[in-house]
Formats: sequence, structure tokens, C-alpha cells
Amino acid sequence: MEALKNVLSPLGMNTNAIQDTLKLVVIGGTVETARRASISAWNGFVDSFFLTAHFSQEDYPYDWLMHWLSKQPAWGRSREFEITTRTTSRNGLTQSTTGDLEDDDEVEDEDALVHGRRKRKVAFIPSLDTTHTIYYRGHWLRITRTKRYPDYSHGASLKISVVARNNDILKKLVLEAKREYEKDAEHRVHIFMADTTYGCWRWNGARQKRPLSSIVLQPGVKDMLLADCRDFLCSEDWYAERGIPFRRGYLLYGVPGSGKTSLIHSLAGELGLDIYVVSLSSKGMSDNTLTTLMGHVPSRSVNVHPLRGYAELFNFRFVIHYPLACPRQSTSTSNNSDTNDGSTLSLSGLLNSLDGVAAAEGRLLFATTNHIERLDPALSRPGRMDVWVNFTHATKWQAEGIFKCFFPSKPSASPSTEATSQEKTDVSQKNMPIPKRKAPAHAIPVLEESEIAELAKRFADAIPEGELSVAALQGYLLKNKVRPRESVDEVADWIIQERETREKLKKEKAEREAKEKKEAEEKERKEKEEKVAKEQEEKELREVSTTFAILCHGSLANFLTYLCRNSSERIEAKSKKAHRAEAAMKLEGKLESTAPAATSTSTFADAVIPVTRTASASSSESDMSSGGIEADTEESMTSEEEPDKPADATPGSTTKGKWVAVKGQQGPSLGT
Ligand SMILES: Nc1ncnc2c1ncn2[C@@H]1O[C@H](COP(=O)(O)OP(=O)(O)OP(=O)(O)O)[C@@H](O)[C@H]1O
Repeated sequence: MEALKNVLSPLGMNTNAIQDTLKLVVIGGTVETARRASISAWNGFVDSFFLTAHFSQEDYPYDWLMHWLSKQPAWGRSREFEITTRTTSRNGLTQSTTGDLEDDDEVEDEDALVHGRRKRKVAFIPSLDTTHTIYYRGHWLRITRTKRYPDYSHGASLKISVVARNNDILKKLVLEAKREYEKDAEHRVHIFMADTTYGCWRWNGARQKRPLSSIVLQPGVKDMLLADCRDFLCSEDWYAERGIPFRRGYLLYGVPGSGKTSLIHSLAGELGLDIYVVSLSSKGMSDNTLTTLMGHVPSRSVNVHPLRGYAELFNFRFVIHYPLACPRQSTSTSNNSDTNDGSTLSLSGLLNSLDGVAAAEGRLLFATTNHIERLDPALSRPGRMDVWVNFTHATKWQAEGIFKCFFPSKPSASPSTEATSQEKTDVSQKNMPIPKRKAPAHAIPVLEESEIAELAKRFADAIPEGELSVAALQGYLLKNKVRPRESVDEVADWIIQERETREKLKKEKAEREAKEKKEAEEKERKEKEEKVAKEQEEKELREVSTTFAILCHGSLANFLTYLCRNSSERIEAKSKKAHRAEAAMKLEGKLESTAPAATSTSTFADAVIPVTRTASASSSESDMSSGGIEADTEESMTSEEEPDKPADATPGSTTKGKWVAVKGQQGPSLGT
């Protein structure tokens, strides 16, 4: 310090101030160093004693953990959390929680309605960017939820740290979370939609599973499909041993409203798979996008995509797809440039996405179409579509099944022997949906099984075979859902009405089509006429411009042509008049000597004066004197002007005379 003073004093500086500053720097530096050292030491301690697991929202374990966390009693005591009535993840299960605001008894009844609306339940979920500590099986878990992309609803991740010797505790935690998740998800089918902008899948909701028994198909169809799917799902090794791509395609084709979509939904529920839907007509859908999407369908999921836009081409609507060993969901935006390249989907792109080199393995693919005849054979060949199922309009058997499925019934006091004997003898009845036995939710009368069976029979008898869709029957029964007996009594009238409506619609459609056709023809005819008229006009214009080119020269002729385009008829008339006047003057022998000659051409010259005056004197005569125009001019002169020539006039003087007569308006120097 003394040395510093000795150095600074000759310079005349305040040594006290400098000393204080230096002290501050030293103290501050020491504190900051200590802080960093302590953080680093803590991190080292955490790293050596804590086990940390990361869960990304793109993968299933994140859902399991979020679901598990939402059920933890400790969560309700947390000092910072989010309360939501919304489903916060694709699992749709975070709504059930221990932190409910209402009495447990009330909350337990999931179907309870308040003022006609379903009760909303709240969920307690970890708030973002906050570390929570909860106790689990003798360990303290430190849980932090962060968002990787703040601007997007997806992209969150979960970090769980625990002090432990090995990761057994984390394994147990994940397994427990998974079991609970699957137990709660048992009755739901998750739907994912394709996001063509980012080339990834977005969770769209969880729907209640549809019992397979509620789908009424011809006997054996459902069983065959279910058995085939199950067999496929457990045949991975068999496929691998034989080198066959582990994929299976189903083509469901037939009339609209016959249950194709419903069957897919039902099968997905039965097999415990998620449904992935991609519309090929989506904006931005391209070969690349579809290939990316198909390559990123998670394992053991079902993927549906209606091909509405493509339906115009192939009328091909659904794909169910589930690869067994693919990343869960790609939210990567790295594909954007590829996916948004504006290209459209092609047949080869579609085929490639189904079984190209990049196509995912281990998936079920269901495709549906209303017009199988329009499908490209390449699309429906075995290997791409292995199983074909035809869906027709409702048969009597289906009508009976739908009726039984629709109305609740209770066991008969004295079962009808007739019905029993029928069921025993009719093997196909095995496929009949199980009649609902639940207590009615509304004022639906619960009839005895025997009565329902009898009504169903009568109903089926009244339904014409293969004429109405099952969806139409369902619509009719829905209208009569509290009137089972009346619905049977009135079904004949309804069928008549349906036929009339169909006829009317058909007629209207035919009329509309005829009108559209007529309009199209009319339009085409008009266009043709316009084209012909235009061609004619152009031809006339060419002729007129040729005439003027004879009379004028160089740029003047060009301008006249331009004028002619605007008012060809007027100018043509003027030109003819000018010709006549000129010829008259020639005949009178006054062409070069008298003023009236110039006046006589003034009518025609009116149109050219403004230009001839402003036109540069140097405007190249050579432009017009060379090339095709001159050739035309000479030719036209020969053919058109000769009749007007006086017998004694030389060709040269005639031409010159005309030139002078018009250009004479420009000034005396041009006259001869
Ligand atoms: N075979 C069936 N069994 C039970 N319900 C059916 C059946 N067919 C149709 N439905 C009912 O009709 C409605 C429409 O059925 P769905 O959408 O499955 O028909 P689709 O064949 O897929 O029609 P589209 O080809 O027009 O898409 C659904 O509500 C479904 O409940």
C-alpha cells in the first residue's frame, strides 16, 4: 500500500479514493467467486448424490408422470401449482385429481349433470419453472416442469431428481405411473390429427371406446377382422423370420353410412390402440409431409386419415397405422422446409408413404372408400391392402340387430320360447350386439327382451333388403328413441317418405347437373364465337393496316395501325373516303396544283396530323421501307390501286402523288 502511495503521490492523485475503489473490487470479486464456487459445489453434490430423469412431452412417460402427479395428495398441499379444468395433455386424464374443490362424493359421479351440463372437475398440475418437492416411498422427489418452446402449447419437459444409490426408485415411479395411466385410459381411445405445417401429430382428444357389439355387420365379419388384427399384433417375429415387412393393410369399401369409420374406432378401442388421423386434402400436404407423418407414428397406436381431397382422385378415405418401433411424435420443425414446399400429393408419394423404404414397420393401416372402382390397382394390391371388406346397405339382419341394440330391455318374466328357439338355431345371431340392460337415462321405456325381439323382427321385416343405409336406420330410430313400439308401427310410412325424398333429391340433382351442363355448353359456345369474331377482327385490321401502309410510310403507318386497332371501322371508312376523294381529284387533274386537293384529304389526315407533326423528321423511313411491310405495301398497291389509276399516269408518279397528298399536311418542304 505504501509502495502504491509512493507511486501515486508524485502524480498528484487522491490515494484514498483509489484505495477505497480497490477494496470494493477485491471484496466484490471475493463474494462473486464464493457464490460461484458454492453453486458449483452444490451442483457437484447434486450430481454425485441425486439421480435425475428427464421426461419429454413427446413421449408417453411424460403423460404417465403428469397423470400420476395430478393424483398425488401432496400436490394438493403444494404451495405453487396450476389449477385447470382443461385437459392439459393428450392423455386427457389430468382432470381426475385429489385436489378437487368439491366433495368427493359429488365428484365421484362422473356422469352427474348440473343444470343439464356435466360437472367440471379441476386438476392440480405442477406449475412451470418451479421446483416442487414431494415425498414418495421414503424419498424426496424434486420435480421441475419446464417449457422448451414458450410460444407453443407443446414442448414441455419434466425433470425429476431424487437422492438415491441407484435408479430403482425412478423405475418404480415410472412403472406405477404407467399402470395408473393405463388403468384410467382403459375406456378411452386417443385421437391424433396430422399437423401438416410441422409434419407432426397433435393430440386431438380422448373418446369413449365404442363397444364392438354396437357395430352391426354381417355375421362373422367383426370376428374375422378382430382375430386378424390380434394375430398380426403378435406376429412380429414370424414376419421378421420370413423377411416380410411387418405391416398389414385393410380396405373397407362400400356405401356411405354403412359403419366403416365406426368399425375402425371400435376396433382401435378393442385392441387398445390410439387413432391417428391424417387428411390428405389438408393444406400443405405433400409427398414429403405424408412420408414424414407415416414414419413418425408411434408404436402400438392406430392411425386414421380421411383422404377427402384425395378422395376426388382415388376416393380413398382412411388409414390406420401403427409402427411398433418409431419415435413417439416428431415436433421437430426441421422438416418444415420440406413439408411446406407447396408440392401436392401424388400417387407415387402415397404409395411410398405406405410401403416405401422410409415407411414405418409394424403398423395396421385401414383405408376406406365409397368407390372401390376408382382406386388405382397399385394402391389396393396385396401387401398394401391385405384384407378387403365390403360394406353394403342395411340387410334385414342388420336392421334387426340395430333395433335390438338401440332399445334397452330387461329379461323377460316368461321368455318367449319362440325367440329362444330362434336364437338357438340361428348361428348368425352370435354376432348380434348384446342388448343394453342399463337403467334408462331418460324416459325411454324398458321393454321385456321378448317384446324387443318381436318388435325388432317386425322392424326388420318392414325394412327393404339392401336399400337403406344403416346410418339412415339409426337416424330414424334416434328420432323415435323413446317410442319403440310406435317406431315399428310407423316405419312403413317412413320408408315411403324416404323413397320420395330420395327421388326428389335425385331429380333435383339431375336437374342441377343438366343446368350446369347447359350453362357450360353455352359458355363454351360464346367463347368460340368470341374467338371467331376476334380472329375476324384481327384479319380486317391487318387488311386495313396494309391499306394505310400503302398511303403512308415509316412510323406513320405504325401509328395508323394502332389507331385502327382502336377504331378500325371509323378509320376504314375514312380511308375509303380519302381514296375516293383522291381518285376524284386525280381524275380532275388537280392533284398536285390546287389547295382543295389537300383539303379533300383532310378528313383522313385529321387522324394523322397530330402524329405527323410530332413525329421526328428522322423517324426512319428505313424502318418501314425494309422488310415485310414494304413488301406488303407494294403488293397491295398493285392489287388495290391499279383500278383507280388514270390510264396515262405512270406508276411512279401515282405513288409519289399519294405520298405527297398525305404528307403535304406536314409542311411545304414535303410537297412537290
Ligand atoms: N353397421 C353399423 N352398425 C352400427 N352403426 C352403424 C353401422 N353403420 C353405420 N352406423 C352408424 O351410422 C353412422 C355413420 O356411420 P360411419 O361413419 O361409420 O359410416 P361410414 O361407412 O364410415 O360412412 P362414410 O363412408 O360416409 O364415411 C354412425 O353414427 C354409426 O353409428
